[in-house]
Amino acid sequence: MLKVEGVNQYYGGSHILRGLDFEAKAGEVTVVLGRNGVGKTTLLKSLVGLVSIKSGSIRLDGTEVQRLTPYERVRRGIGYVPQGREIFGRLTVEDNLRMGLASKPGSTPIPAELYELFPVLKQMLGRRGGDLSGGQQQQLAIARALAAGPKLLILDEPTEGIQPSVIKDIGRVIRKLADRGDMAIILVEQYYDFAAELADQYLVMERGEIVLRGRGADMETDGVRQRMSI
Ligand SMILES: Nc1ncnc2c1ncn2[C@@H]1O[C@H](COP(=O)(O)OP(=O)(O)OP(=O)(O)O)[C@@H](O)[C@H]1O
Repeated sequence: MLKVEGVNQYYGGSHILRGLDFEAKAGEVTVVLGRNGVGKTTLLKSLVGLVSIKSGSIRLDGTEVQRLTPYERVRRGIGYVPQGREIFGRLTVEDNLRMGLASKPGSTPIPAELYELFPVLKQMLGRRGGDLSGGQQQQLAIARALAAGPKLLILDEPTEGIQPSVIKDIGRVIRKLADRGDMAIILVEQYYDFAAELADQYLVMERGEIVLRGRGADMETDGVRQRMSI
């Protein structure tokens, strides 16, 4: 599904991403872990096209996308849930969901499946995004990213500032989407237990490099928890 090879990225003279290589497969959750400032968000922004990379390739189903605009990448099947959610506070829930359809023809309806995944949104269609709780906004941000039917879903710290019951709901949705088998999911997460429960594959980053990787089931024995707590 997604293949990243030799990716280097700079902010000015600072070398942030250093030769990253990994694959994210359909039907799997790939969890990216690492402390603050190691480059996790920069990696996700590079995949989406919000920052440009200096070298390397990003392939989606075999096609290079690293030179495409974010809009083009969304059209080719990348869905992005940014850190901090970035929902439109003055727009209604329904209009926020419609924004997720911006890459589709004008008459494309909001998929009913989104309300099955997040029933709370159906009750709140007419509310303004800014009036929702943090957890509801996070669910809205995920639903908005799903509206266009992505084959790669990218989530940046979806549990940040969210209450435990909603974290559980979000975890269930992520698992369900992965288990359908046609979508690859990349999840950046600082909350170890949430990450470990969902990970099929994990990558640990330090200073812009992947320093440890493996199967999700091996995270504990590989010592990932200790590495994150130091
Ligand atoms: N727009 C920018 N311009 C210059 N430097 C930046 C910019 N954005 C991030 N950085 C720097 O790049 C490095 C990686 O930041 P990034 O946000 O990708 O880390 P992160 O692992 O996602 O951290 P966090 O968990 O805090 O979001 C940090 O040193 C950060 O200060």
